[in-house]
Amino acid sequence: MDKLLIEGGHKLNGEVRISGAKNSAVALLPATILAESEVTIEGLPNISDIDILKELLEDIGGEVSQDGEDVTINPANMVSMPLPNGRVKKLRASYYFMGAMLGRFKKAVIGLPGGCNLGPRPIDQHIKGFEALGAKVTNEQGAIYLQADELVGAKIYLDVVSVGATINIMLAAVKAKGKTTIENAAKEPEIIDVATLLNSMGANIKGAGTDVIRIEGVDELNGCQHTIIPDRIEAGTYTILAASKGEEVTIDNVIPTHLESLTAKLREMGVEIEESTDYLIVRGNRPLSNVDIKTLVYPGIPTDLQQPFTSLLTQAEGTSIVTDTIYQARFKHIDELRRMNASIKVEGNSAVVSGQTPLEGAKVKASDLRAGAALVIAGLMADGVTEVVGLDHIERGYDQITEKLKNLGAVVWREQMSEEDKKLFQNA
Ligand SMILES: CC(=O)N[C@H]1[C@@H](OP(=O)(O)OP(=O)(O)OC[C@H]2O[C@@H](n3ccc(=O)[nH]c3=O)[C@H](O)[C@@H]2O)O[C@H](CO)[C@@H](O)[C@@H]1O
Ligand SMILES: C=C(OP(=O)(O)O)C(=O)O
Repeated sequence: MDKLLIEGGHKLNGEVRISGAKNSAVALLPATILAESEVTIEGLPNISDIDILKELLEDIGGEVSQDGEDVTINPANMVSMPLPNGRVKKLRASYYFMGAMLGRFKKAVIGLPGGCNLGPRPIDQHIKGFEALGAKVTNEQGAIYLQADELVGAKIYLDVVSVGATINIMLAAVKAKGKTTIENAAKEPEIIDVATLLNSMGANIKGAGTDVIRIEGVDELNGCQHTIIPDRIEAGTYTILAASKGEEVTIDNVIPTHLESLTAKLREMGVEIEESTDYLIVRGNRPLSNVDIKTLVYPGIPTDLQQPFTSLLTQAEGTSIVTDTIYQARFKHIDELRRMNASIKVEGNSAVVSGQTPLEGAKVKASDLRAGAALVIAGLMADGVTEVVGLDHIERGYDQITEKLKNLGAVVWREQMSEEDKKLFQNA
């Protein structure tokens, strides 16, 4: 297993190309289960979550072929194979096999999902939706058993605005009999992307991207070609990174409106950002004012950018307060930032960040994907060398991060973990 080493203090310049969106990709791949013939998805990111999902599709009989960033799935011979353990535990999005397999086969057995440990991550709203459509759902020894004689459209009000539940219910409902309405639906761009793929396959979904989604069930879905949207969280991470050490960094292949909550906050801090149709130019590396941020459902500041943003705030003037309203305990990066000399106090679901604290290189652990991104940003701003272990978390969601950083002028490299590193990794 490798660790990532970062020599801090170097200015960043140049261009970084953003990959396809992880949180779309991880739903688009399971969605192909619902088609009768080949689906090609163009522009997939090269990340470990995608590798695992391709293997899961093969486990149930799918034929998967790859040509660079494009993946073609032939779902014709898929069967409803139980997936109680193993790979499904390695990522969050394996829960989409529940909706997609229920939609196609009317039955599924799927282990409870893994993914980043951000505190409790229940799936009660997914189950509420499946049950409303007529499925019987039981939890037996950590696996969810779903079974329906037939799926019939229903009106489903989500008690919590959930990305996963919204997409999962769409997947289960597209072939159900009659009309389904999802009220209080999540509005994230990834939901529109999944609805676009399903509609290209022949589904009838209206309202994706608003809080009421209407689905008219169809009998059959067919193959198609679909190009994925760019990853707004990867783009946001590089935008924050450019704000910290970038003289002039172009973030290419973005949809600027997807990043508005972030760019508005960065401008408030004094970062210069120029926007075009599909790229941003960020001029950072200058005095930053303190700001308070609060994560919210889309179009608010995404929780997935809270951790990277916190690193940046250690260098702003004065004190900033970061509140996470989505995952109230998403603060595992804070102890690691403290090892690097940051001064941050956690109070309930807020972190109080003291600014202008010089960071020092240290050996730190990425406990989850975005904690990893936060530590990389801190490492770029720190004096000396920072060693980040737990690279496997980072590789769940950042395509070729070492190469992309090097292209911007960062001094980063990978080394094999020593026995001491492995102990730190296990004990932390
Ligand atoms: C693979 C994927 O797309 N992951 C994203 C997705 O995760 P995920 O889909 O798991 O997150 P949700 O939008 O479902 O969760 C939002 C909130 O609702 C709660 N909740 C959710 C479902 C449920 O049945 N019951 C319930 O109480 C969660 O605990 C959380 O507090 O959206 C999160 C919020 O934008 C992001 O951080 C993740 O990167
Ligand atoms: C929390 C995240 O991912 P997942 O839901 O896949 O664990 C994330 O992408 O920040």
